[in-house]
Parts: sequence; C-alpha cells; structure tokens
Amino acid sequence: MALSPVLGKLVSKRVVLASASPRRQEILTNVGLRFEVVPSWFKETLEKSSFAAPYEYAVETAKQKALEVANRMHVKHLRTPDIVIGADTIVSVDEQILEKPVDKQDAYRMLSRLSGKEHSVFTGVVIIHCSSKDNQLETEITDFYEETKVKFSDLSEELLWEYIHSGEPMDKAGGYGIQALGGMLVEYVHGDFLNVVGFPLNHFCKKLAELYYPPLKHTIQHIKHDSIPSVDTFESLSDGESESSSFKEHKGASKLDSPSGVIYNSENSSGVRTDSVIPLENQNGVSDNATKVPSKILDLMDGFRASKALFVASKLKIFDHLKKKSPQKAADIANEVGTSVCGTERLLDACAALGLLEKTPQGYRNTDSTNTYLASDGEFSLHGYIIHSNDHLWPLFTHLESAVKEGSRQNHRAFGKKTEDLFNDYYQSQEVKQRFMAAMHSIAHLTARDVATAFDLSEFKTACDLGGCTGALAHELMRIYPNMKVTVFDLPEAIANTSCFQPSEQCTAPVTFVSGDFFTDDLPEADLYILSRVLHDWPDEKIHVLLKKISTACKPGSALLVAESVLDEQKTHPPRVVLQSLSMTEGKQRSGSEYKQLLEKYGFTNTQIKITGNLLDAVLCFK
Ligand SMILES: O=c1[nH]cc([C@@H]2O[C@H](COP(=O)(O)OP(=O)(O)OP(=O)(O)O)[C@@H](O)[C@H]2O)c(=O)[nH]1
Repeated sequence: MALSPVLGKLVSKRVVLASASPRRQEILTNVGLRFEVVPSWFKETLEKSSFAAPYEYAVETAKQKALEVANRMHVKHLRTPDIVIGADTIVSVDEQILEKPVDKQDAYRMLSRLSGKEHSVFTGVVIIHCSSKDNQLETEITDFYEETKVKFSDLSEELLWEYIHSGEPMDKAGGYGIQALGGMLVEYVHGDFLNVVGFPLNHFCKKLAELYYPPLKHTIQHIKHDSIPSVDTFESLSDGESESSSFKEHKGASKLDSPSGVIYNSENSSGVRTDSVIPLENQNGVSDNATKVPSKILDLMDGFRASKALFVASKLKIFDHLKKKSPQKAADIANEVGTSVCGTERLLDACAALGLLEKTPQGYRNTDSTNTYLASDGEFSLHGYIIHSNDHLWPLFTHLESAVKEGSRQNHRAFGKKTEDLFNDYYQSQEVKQRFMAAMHSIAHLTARDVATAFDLSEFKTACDLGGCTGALAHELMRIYPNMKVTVFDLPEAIANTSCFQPSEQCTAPVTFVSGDFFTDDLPEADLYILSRVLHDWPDEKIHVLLKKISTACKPGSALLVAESVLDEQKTHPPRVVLQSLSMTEGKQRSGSEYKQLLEKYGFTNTQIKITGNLLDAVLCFK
C-alpha cells in the first residue's frame, strides 16, 4: 500500500464497515482495505433540531450506526471486531438537512430545492476501536466530518422527472448520485468529490495517520499533517513509538492500538529512532507488525480464490437470481440454484466481502455494478467472458508451469486436445461455440463505443469488420455513424450463430453478415477495414497473410482500424494484458510502436494510437 501505508496498519485487524452503502464499500475496497460489511440496524431518526450544526447530526448518526454494529457483534455474535467504521452522508441547504428520499415526490422536493443553488454535503465518519474486557465491550471513538460544496444548474421540470424516473435518486443523500447520472446536474464541486459520494477517503487516511503515527517529539516540525503523509514520512515514523507518540499512550493508555504487545527501542541518546522492533503477539495471537505485511503480495496470493468465487457465482447465475428478486437469504438462493445452504452462504459472503453483493439483515442483493456487469442480461454484461474464463482459461492457467517450461499452449493437458488450430476447438461443439461467441460478444459490446469513437470515422461510407463475430462493434459503428454501412466477415460457423446476439431494438439499418475465412477468401470491399482482437492471437506468418490481403484490398485513402489492448513501450503495462500473454497463444501482445512498425510494413501510414482506458485501445492507419 505504497500510496497510503497507513492502511497497512489495518491489515491484521478485523475491520468492519457498518454500512450498507455500496459506494462506501467500493471506495474502501478500491484502496485495498480488507473489511467485513455489517450494515447497521440503527434507524436514522435523531431529532435534527437538537443539533446546532448539520455536521453534528451526521457525525452523531455515524456514531450510532457504528456503535450499534460493535455492540451487536460483541453481544450477539461474540465476535468483537477490532475496528468499526461508520459513516453518514447528508445534504444541507437553506438550513435544512436532506437525507435519502422516501419516495419520488420526496426526491422531487429535494432536487427542486437544490436546483440552481449551492449546497453542502457533509459526511460524518466514526472510527471505533473495540476491545473486550471481562466480557464488556470497550470502545475508543474517533470522529470527524468533511464538507464539500456542490452547485446545481437550474433544473427544468422535464429533466428533474426524467432523472427521478431513472431510479437513481432513491438511495442517495439529497436525492442524487454525483458519480453517475446526477453528475450531469452539477455545475461545480468545491472540496472532496468522494465525500459527496459517501466517504471522505483523504480525510479518513489523515485521521488514521494521526491515530497511528502521531508526531514524534523531536521530529514534529518536519511532519506535515495537511495532506496524506508521504511514504517517506511514514518510513521515518516506524512502529516504534516514543512515550508521547503511540496511539496507545496518546489516547490515554488504551489497549486498542497495534503497538500493544510490541516492545520498541524508541529513541537513542541523540533522539534518533533506532527502529528496532521486537514483535510479540497481541491478544488475538496476531503479531502486530502491520507495516511490514506485504499486502499486495497477499492480495496476489488470494487472487485465485477471488476469481474462482466470481466464476462460480456467475456460473450458478446467482447474480441473475438476485437481479430478479432481492434481497434473498442464502437458503432461498440455495434452493433456487440447487446448491447446499452452507456452501451457498459461504459463497455469498465471499461475494459480499469482494464488494459484489450487499449483505443486509434481510438477505443479499446485487450492487449496481453487479447488475450492470455480472447479471447475464446486464447492459454491459461480462457474463460470457467470465464463463469463458472459468471453463477455458482457468484450466489452461492451471498448467501455467508446464506452459512456461515448454513455451506452448496447454490445450492437450487442459482439454486432451491438440492446439493445431485455436478456432477448431472453439467451433467443434455447439456449446463451446456459443460460450466462445458469448465471451467475444461481452468484450466487444463493452468496448464498442470507445473503439468506435476513438477517432472520427464519419468520412468512411463502408466498413468491414474482419472476424467481427456477433456484430457488436458493427452495430455501434452504424449507430454512431448513420451513413456508414458495415459488413461483418467471419467464419460460417460463427455467422450461423449470430442471431441471439442481435440487439432487441433495431434502431439502425441492419449489419450485413458475410461468411468466409479472412486468410483464404476474398475480402468484401470497404473504405475501412477493422481487425478487433485478431492480431494478438495469430503467429507472424498468419498475420503476414492477413495484412497483405487487407493492404491489397485497400484503395488509397482507405484505412485500417485495429482494436487491441496496446502495451506500454516497456511491455509491462497494463498488467491485465501482460498476463493475457501467459495463455501462450502463438500470437503476442504488442506495444504502440510495434503496431506502428507492423502496419508500416504493409504500406499503412499516418498511424494514430488512442488509449481508450477501456479493455481495448484503437490504432488507425491509412493506405
Ligand atoms: O452523490 C451522491 N451522494 C450520496 C450518495 C449515497 O447516499 C447514501 C447516503 O445515505 P447514508 O449515509 O444514510 O448511507 P446508506 O446508504 O443508508 O448506508 P448506511 O448503511 O451507511 O446507513 C450513501 O450510500 C452514499 O453513498 C451517492 O451515492 N452519491
């Protein structure tokens, strides 16, 4: 955790987030914090008028939420957490506190009050350090709040209602989600954006730094606390705390801090820290040398568990079931999918721990992004690719050691088949063919818009997507460039199976599907040829045949659009793409300059590369 080593202090602790908010879970997960989600049952019913300032209300509500969870876990579940984090976000406008709307009318009242004005968003945050003494819960409470000012544009009635009908306002303070559609209502934001979304991460890290690394006597003038301390600052503040500097002593001999059970040589005679640390075990039997825990390595070690949990939940269609009906208890889901209750509960908890599900007292439910990306009918569903990853890539990767030793793909070990021709495998059985096409469709659909808009392609009247499979990119091109006619050219086995991937609402002229083999057959005529996720799969000899054919088919002024993940020049980034290489196809991933060189060899010039930030980048070159 180089960016914020202070989070490393929490690695060996049982951290609980007392919040059902998927945004808070996502913000904290994104920075690598490991925690359990236990949503609070505290009802947000404190008397607002009894608070002198709105932030006091937010802080007190956050405190009550977190305390309720700490007490419940201690008493009911006999599992005292080390740290409970609670938060509450409110909007304050015209001296009124706005929370989540209770219905659409309430959302309307809130949003019309915010229209054209500046308002404040306060998030109160509470960090409770817990311990158990003589079976009594002892707590050490730290709280703070963050204010962000947000100004809305004037909102027309039509826009207001359209936004309300989108459903987005309902679980959001003030009735809007700045991170999504609600962002369109916002003229400016002054302050921490994540505070508006529900969790002031920057202030939280500073608070942890204050708690765990209070200034040392002799170095106090060097330590700045107005920003997240730099790595250097943290290094100069190791776990060895002088008498005034440990959280324990700083907080009045509390038993809560990590240095409990750790003996330090704090300062030598010249006041310089010696940093020699002798870790002992704390009460939980965990040696508390948290700054030394290599959390990135631990995450990598656990990565396979997380992937497999996602794959299995997808395969069992758990996200589909929860999209149709939620919340649902583990037993109901187990009943529907035909699995054991205990196994299902563990899987659901794992998904909740990974931020894929929300766990509430009423049961489990999908997060917004799970509905979008993991449900098989989600708008940008990755379901197909996940199933392909489970059924095809996972078995291949279990033979990675042999693959590295032999330098070749491991189809024979994983599937008992030879790797003569990659695509023969895919198209042999109907089931495998459908799975492969669904996987390709997932990625093509998710990336289509970014690839299609990476360059202005409006000058091209005809395009031919070679190996365009289900036509996901072709449809998007025709939607964005209504004057463009797009043909998909792919193997007959693929073309015969495209019907179930066509959009339900056809708002463009139909895509033309033509069957053929781009290595051996004549290519359809076009002003723009497209090769999306093709080049990285084939060996140089095959690429030579293909690019030569395209180059010959291109008239002057025609172009070739290549959609691939482009590596940086060192070929170590993005890691996802570097890892793909380990599948050991006969092809390879390339850097920008390698694509440029390759294309120039076949007479293409003026190569432009656009890194889209999506799974595929775009390379455009002209004949
Ligand atoms: O722009 C945005 N503003 C606010 C939000 C989300 O709104 C809610 C605020 O509600 P609250 O603080 O009460 O938290 P809950 O969701 O009810 O979860 P708890 O279990 O912690 O009470 C919060 O989810 C923000 O993320 C937003 O998304 N965008």
